[in-house]
Amino acid sequence: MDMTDDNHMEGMETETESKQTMDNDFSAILSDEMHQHMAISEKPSGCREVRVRSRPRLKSTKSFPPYSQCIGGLGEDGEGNNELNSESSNMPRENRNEVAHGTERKEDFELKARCARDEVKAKWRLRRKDRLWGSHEVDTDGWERWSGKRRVEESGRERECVLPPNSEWKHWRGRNSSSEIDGKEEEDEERKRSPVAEVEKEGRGETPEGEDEEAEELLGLREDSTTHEWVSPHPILSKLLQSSSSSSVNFSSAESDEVVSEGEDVGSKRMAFRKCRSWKTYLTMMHWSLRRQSSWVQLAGHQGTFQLSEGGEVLKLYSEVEAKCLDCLMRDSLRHFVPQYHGLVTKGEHCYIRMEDLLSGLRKPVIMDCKMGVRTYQEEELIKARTNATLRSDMYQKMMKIDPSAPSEEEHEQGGVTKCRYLQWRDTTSSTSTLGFRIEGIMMEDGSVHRDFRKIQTLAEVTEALLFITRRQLEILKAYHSRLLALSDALKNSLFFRTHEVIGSSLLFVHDHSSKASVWMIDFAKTTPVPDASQLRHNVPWAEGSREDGYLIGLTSLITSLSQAISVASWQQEDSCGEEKSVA
Ligand SMILES: Nc1ncnc2c1ncn2[C@@H]1O[C@H](COP(=O)(O)OP(=O)(O)OP(=O)(O)O)[C@@H](O)[C@H]1O
Ligand SMILES: O=P(O)(O)O[C@@H]1[C@H](O)[C@H](O)[C@@H](OP(=O)(O)O)[C@H](OP(=O)(O)O)[C@H]1O
Repeated sequence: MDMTDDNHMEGMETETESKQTMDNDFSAILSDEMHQHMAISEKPSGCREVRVRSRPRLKSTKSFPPYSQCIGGLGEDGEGNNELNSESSNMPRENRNEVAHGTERKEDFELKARCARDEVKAKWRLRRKDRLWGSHEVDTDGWERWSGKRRVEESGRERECVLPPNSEWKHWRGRNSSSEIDGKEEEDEERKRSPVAEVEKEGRGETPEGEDEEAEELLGLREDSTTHEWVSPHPILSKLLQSSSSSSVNFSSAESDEVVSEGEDVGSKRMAFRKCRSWKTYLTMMHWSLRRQSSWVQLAGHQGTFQLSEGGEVLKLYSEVEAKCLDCLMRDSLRHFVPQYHGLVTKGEHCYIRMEDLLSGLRKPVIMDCKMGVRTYQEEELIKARTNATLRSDMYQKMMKIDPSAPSEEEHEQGGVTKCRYLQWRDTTSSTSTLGFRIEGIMMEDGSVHRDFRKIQTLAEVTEALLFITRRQLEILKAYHSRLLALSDALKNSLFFRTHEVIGSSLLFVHDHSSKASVWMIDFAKTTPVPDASQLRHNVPWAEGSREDGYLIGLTSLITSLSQAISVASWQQEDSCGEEKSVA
């Protein structure tokens, strides 16, 4: 489908789209705009080495805000410390002062009572956080993984793949047995908390122990809160209060992005709260739903091929090639780097591959899709183009929109190009053929999607993109770097990798404001086994017939670029520390 837009031919393109989510009845709201392109800047490409301790200089591009504008984003808004909503940041300044000074004037017994209350509150908060967003644990080797749904058993071999023990970088791993017990308890609790269970309870007039307190806390109605602050209710809860008579509630993540008016006072919220006839039912439904809330979004790829399953997994339209790969990968050393494969499922007329949602557990995630390899066409496609060329007018149109001078005279006359010709042209006009990967798309935490990175051709520009998406947060950059090094190790040990030509596969970078960061291998629809007993090296340029894909060339470029970004971010941090000291 050709969706290119002339407006995108100039400067930075930012599509501010709502995050596309899917609700429980599987109705997908997918992006209407895919693969939009810009004019190509004919810049020389190449990698730039970073000298240790020297400050890397990056070529400035129009694609991303200058460094100064990138400072502060996530790192300074305090979101990292928040739970359901920006509780502390929403707290009025006077109230914060009150907390600081008021407690000093309390009598001893009041302080003791407060301490006890605080302890109870803290426990509630912890439990609530666990229930809503899932907890993660730190592995003995310092690695973490989403606690989501994955259960991974670690073998000694796999542990070899991880980085040095003192690595502070994070990666999510499956729960171990102890946390699986937690998970079971959680499931029981969840079952109890399902709307059905709750309605039944209500009918019997039961009140779950502690729920009143938790409910009020969630709704921001408790005045004896630890910090004496006005806690804004979660946006969805706020919405619920406003429509308490409504019998159905739409729990889309778009709603969760709504901002609660700070002007609302406690009194009016209390009133609204009282109006809510069966608030407990709604609240429990909310809890239940929030646990299933997903930030899932399709950043790149074909439209209409994805759905979310009831269980929160991602369903991708069946492809025999991809299903075989995923199945094989579940038994390979790469299995920690690919979404968990849950087999096939049929929905209506279509069959789907069911796999782990890699965004599960992330809140307002930042996502980057990098298509790996020095080429995105298979050798078969090349042969097919020569022998049985089908002309694609849609691809000719895409080409024309980006660069009217790109098609040859003959192609102009035909009004079409072969797919292979188009893909080759895409590869050479992006960083694919030079750096061994290209950025297909980025989604920022506010839901804005940037899909045009065609003009990114140099490593310095990639570094700038990395600094942009991570808001220069060292922790995230290091986590990505660490994860890629581990992936590099795993690839070396992978039989699957040695024996497969990996074409058009992506690395999906994901992180959120809590500094959870990971990178995953996705899309194996064009990954095929090499014939006979031959093996690929993946780190050499492609020559026809060799079937080499240059995957490792791309990985090395990305690792180098991340090192560069880390140097820049460190430098900047040192600079700002120095400035602070000199001001003081
Ligand atoms: N397991 C997953 N969890 C979360 N998001 C995913 C997952 N798989 C895919 N996605 C999302 O869907 C997008 C497209 O995925 P994918 O590359 O597999 O699709 P595709 O249609 O095969 O793409 P292409 O056109 O490049 O072949 C990704 O960029 C990512 O945003
Ligand atoms: O990103 P663009 O410029 O829009 O181009 C698409 C992209 O290269 C996809 O990878 C490719 O699908 P495959 O990976 O499956 O080959 C698709 O071919 P298609 O139109 O034949 O699906 C192209 O149209």
